[in-house]
Amino acid sequence: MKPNKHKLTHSAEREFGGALGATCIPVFLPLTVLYLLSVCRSPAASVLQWPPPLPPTAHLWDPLAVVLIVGWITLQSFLYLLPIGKVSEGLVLRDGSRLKYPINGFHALSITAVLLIVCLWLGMPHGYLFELILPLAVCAIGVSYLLSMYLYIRSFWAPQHALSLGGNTGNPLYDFFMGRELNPRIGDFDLKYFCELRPGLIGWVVINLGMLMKEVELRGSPSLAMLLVNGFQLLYVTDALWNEEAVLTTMDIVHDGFGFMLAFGDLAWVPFTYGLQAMFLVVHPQSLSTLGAAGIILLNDLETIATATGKHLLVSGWWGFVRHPNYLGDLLMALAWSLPCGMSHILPYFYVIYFTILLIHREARDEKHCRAKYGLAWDTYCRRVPYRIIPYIY
Ligand SMILES: NC(=O)C1=CN([C@@H]2O[C@H](COP(=O)(O)OP(=O)(O)OC[C@H]3O[C@@H](n4cnc5c(N)ncnc54)[C@H](OP(=O)(O)O)[C@@H]3O)[C@@H](O)[C@H]2O)C=CC1
Ligand SMILES: CC(C)=CCC[C@@H](C)[C@H]1CC=C2C3=C(CC[C@@]21C)[C@@]1(C)CC[C@H](O)C(C)(C)[C@@H]1CC3
Repeated sequence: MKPNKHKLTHSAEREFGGALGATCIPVFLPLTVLYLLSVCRSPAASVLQWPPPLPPTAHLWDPLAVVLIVGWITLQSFLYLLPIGKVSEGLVLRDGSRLKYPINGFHALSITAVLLIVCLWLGMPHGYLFELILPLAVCAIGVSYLLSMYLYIRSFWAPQHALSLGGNTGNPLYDFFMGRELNPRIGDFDLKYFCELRPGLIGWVVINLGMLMKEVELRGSPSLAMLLVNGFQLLYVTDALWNEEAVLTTMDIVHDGFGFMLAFGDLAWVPFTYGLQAMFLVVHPQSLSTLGAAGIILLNDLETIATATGKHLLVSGWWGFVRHPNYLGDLLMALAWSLPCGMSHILPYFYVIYFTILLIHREARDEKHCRAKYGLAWDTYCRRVPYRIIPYIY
């Protein structure tokens, strides 16, 4: 078959700062992950300290990390392929077909939990993940680079209707970053769907548990703050996997190609930055009053809303309040995950700050899609519901 060279994206439609952004982000973000992990483990834990607490290169590499990362992805791939759970269809594609997806992420999480309990019972030193965190992150970053290169190369043999509309400009760096192919598959194995919810998201809570075990090693029992952070984030991941089908309608699956942005985001960014709070607590224990804990639990328990995918725009209820009430709920939860770490450092608030930026940017991208899709109806909706995420503010 002849390799495709289609350009489907107009240069004016480039996102993430265009070619310059797509060149800088793959260098800058992996370094940010390593920097944040190093700062988090340093006694001062200050993002502004100078000189920054950079680890010696010997601390960045450990062959055990390679074994663990490869073993982890292999285990999750095997669980993905298990013929359990239902099979659902995605949205209709440009060629009129619909892909089938296994809905067994919650099973994968449950089986992983059982395996972990058995390993802990056999005496596995799970707290060692704390020592191994930098080599693990380096290895995950390496895997995301290799995967993105494979995805970019193989996309040239994909039929035109299988290419994403946003990642085909003809500029190799931009297309590598955004992803050329929409739903790359090896047989029935959907690489993007697998990466979106399995190795990174489940990996995140397994790392969190490692931090809890490290705290037990150091102080004899887990602190209330550590239990809250672990509990909240486990709840979030469990909810994502329980409602796995909902991911089939998100812009990541429907619009975005599979390139460096999602491969790195899923495999390295999520597991190694979303759980910074637990890592912070290992080195910087916080005492939390029962009253404080109760307040934080209330904040985390605010009702959240499932994805809206109806053909009619909702103008009442939560969607009549602001245009993205689910973003607002997610942001309030993110705040609740950081509050157990106290107010003395900004680092545990990294996730809330990053997530606010991500959601403001995501809202703008979604707005563009909706305006193009719904036209005048969308303008009417925007007039009826003027605030995007935070009532009376934004
Ligand atoms: N933790 C993390 O890192 C991340 C978490 N998230 C979370 O994922 C969740 C899903 O996010 P996302 O996919 O961006 O957004 P939504 O689930 O809100 O989906 C947006 C889509 O909903 C539809 N829609 C929008 N407004 C209306 C309306 N008034 N009535 C009916 N349908 C409407 C449109 O789809 P259509 O064209 O089908 O009508 C729109 O494209 C959110 O809770 C978000 O916070 C997201 C990114 C990262
Ligand atoms: C910094 C960088 C390169 C960003 C890439 C962004 C990704 C980290 C995020 C894009 C969309 C995501 C979603 C989730 C995790 C983060 C990424 C991959 C998500 C799986 C989290 C759990 C939610 O319940 C969700 C399933 C709705 C969500 C989907 C989008």
